[in-house]
Amino acid sequence: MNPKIKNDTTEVEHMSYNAEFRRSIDQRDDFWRDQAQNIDWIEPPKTIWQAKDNGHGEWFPDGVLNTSDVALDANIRAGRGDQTALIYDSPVTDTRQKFTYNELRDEVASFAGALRDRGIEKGDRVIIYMPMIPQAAIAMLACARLGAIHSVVFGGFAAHELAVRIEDAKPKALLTASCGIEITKVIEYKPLVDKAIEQSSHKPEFCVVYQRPQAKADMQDGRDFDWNTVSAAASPADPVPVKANDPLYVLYTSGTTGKPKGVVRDNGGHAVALKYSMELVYDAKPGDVFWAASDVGWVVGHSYIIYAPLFTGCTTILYEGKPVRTPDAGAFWRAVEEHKVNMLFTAPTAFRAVRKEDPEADHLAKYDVSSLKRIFLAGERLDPPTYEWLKEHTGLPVLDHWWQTETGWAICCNPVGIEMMATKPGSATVPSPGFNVQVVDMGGRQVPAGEQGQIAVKLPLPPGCLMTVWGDDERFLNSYLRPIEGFYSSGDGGFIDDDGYVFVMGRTDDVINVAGHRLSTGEMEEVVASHPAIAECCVVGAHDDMKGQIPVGLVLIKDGATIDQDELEEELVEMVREKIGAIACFRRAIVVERLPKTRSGKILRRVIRQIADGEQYNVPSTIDDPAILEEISEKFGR
Ligand SMILES: CCC(=O)SCCNC(=O)CCNC(=O)[C@H](O)C(C)(C)COP(=O)(O)OP(=O)(O)OC[C@H]1O[C@@H](n2cnc3c(N)ncnc32)[C@H](O)[C@@H]1OP(=O)(O)O
Repeated sequence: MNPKIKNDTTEVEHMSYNAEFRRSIDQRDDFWRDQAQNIDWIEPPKTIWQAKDNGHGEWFPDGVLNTSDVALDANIRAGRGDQTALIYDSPVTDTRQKFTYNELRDEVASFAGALRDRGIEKGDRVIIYMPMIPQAAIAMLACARLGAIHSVVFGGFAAHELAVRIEDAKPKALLTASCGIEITKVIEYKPLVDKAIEQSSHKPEFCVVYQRPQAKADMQDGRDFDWNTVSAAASPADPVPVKANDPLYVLYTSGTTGKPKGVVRDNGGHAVALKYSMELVYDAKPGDVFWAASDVGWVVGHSYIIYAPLFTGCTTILYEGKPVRTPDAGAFWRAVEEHKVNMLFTAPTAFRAVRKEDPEADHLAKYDVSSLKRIFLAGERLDPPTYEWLKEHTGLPVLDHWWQTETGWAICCNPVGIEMMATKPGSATVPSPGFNVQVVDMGGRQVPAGEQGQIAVKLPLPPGCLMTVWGDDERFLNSYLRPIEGFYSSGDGGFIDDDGYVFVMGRTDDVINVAGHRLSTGEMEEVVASHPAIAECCVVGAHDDMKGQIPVGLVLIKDGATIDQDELEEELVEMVREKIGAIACFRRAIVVERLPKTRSGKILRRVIRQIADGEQYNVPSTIDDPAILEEISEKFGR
């Protein structure tokens, strides 16, 4: 690896990035011991890394800390008690609310007391199914304060998805709100919670419901408690000491099958890595206003709305709105001006929506966004037109970075905290220190620069990455460590160029990315296949200018089934919406006579995807009957 900066006239070696990166790999323990000194431990770790016999291992295994203490109390001890910790900005309810570090700590301690009074203790799981309101942050931090393991479920998921997660995580409690607000639509959460609990064989002992004025939730006597009542009656809870490798949270992410994978994150490695990432990736300092415009239901929300900005003593923003239509395409710029945001982080799809509605960036000109230093993008591929548009209109550095729910922080970034490197459109720049990224073939052999392969990280992974899959170590090994021996297999493909820049080209499995949401086509196929008229089906991700990808279903109707094709499509769309949620954006099901398969019966999804996108394709030599490809092309109107 030898990254170099290139600009119009010079070519400069990046010695300090190189030095930092090399030290993180060659003197791993010393490197992370130094980083560990930047957080408040109850008992600092003596051991930095302890290998397990599966190639994975544990960070700081004998360290003791409390994550809510690092996020809140440590800032108060450092004299930041009166600084704003969290700003709630809700254009959909026309509300702004600010919490200082003192106020947020008090709210968290009281709510933790209420949970403790109902029996929640270290190691218990608590599901949080909430919209973007301060209580979501308070709930997460309250769990962390007690050493309980939170599992946040994105509010856009349907009851069935919530039920699957309840079944797997077996929570003692479920925390929710009466409703969420999608622009002008009020989405009642409580009926979804009731339905999910009914569907799951595991029943949480109790629920706590935050009642919002837009909808009043019906409460079940003895099981459901009102948030404000229990919080007001509780005495504040102190942070409970936990071991660094005790789990902080489980966050479910889509895999190739219908069952999501519960990514388990530790307490110690997470705090150390996220604190480091705020310097390295975002160059954020205490007092900076940091805005990750995402949702607490995703890893971006966990890492960069809640934990990392608070670990660093920043002011974080919790935004209950959209980039457009709340009320217009100036929504982000309005919030930047109002809160003097210094760093803005969102998914490219958000700016594609802004650009579509405001191509000349007229809204931007109405606001003073001079506080903004940099814009960060992640969650899906940053398409060059969006990158160019943002750069041209804002004049700011626009920095792509690549990471995953599994890693919790950037695998590749432009390390602005060390030195700003030249950007290359389409590249997430270089590996973050700690991530020994290589592009390899399935045998783990490195491929030459510029050649595409599997993007893998040589073990061990740095702190902050997943410990395992909740309750399923075998699945963890099969999904991540066994596919390429000695490496973490990312599931993404791409290449590294001669300058050491990493280009991520997309998934190598059946996971798709719809508006920055990682979704499983396998899961959608399970739903579609459960329709009584369907004999066989296949769902692929087709290119979409706005959302990056959208799912498209190809379906075969059972012999003898009589159903109108439009009616069938409507029913399938409704089924996916009902089972997975509106965010799946499944809107198209095409009836076909047969599916293209290999002679051994494997559906040729890659070719279907290429046909859907209007790309050139090669007829695979293993295809059973090449004529099927013509039929499929006709269906797509190609
Ligand atoms: C680096 C590691 C990672 O990748 S972490 C993941 C990072 N990803 C993100 O942060 C997600 C970025 N995307 C977004 O924020 C949104 O998609 C943006 C760009 C704001 C667009 O939002 P929207 O216009 O609602 O489109 P959408 O495709 O998200 O939604 C489709 C339908 O789902 C609904 N929906 C969405 N969120 C919720 C929610 N919390 N509760 C209930 N419903 C929700 C939307 O209303 C929409 O419904 P409908 O189809 O219009 O009826």
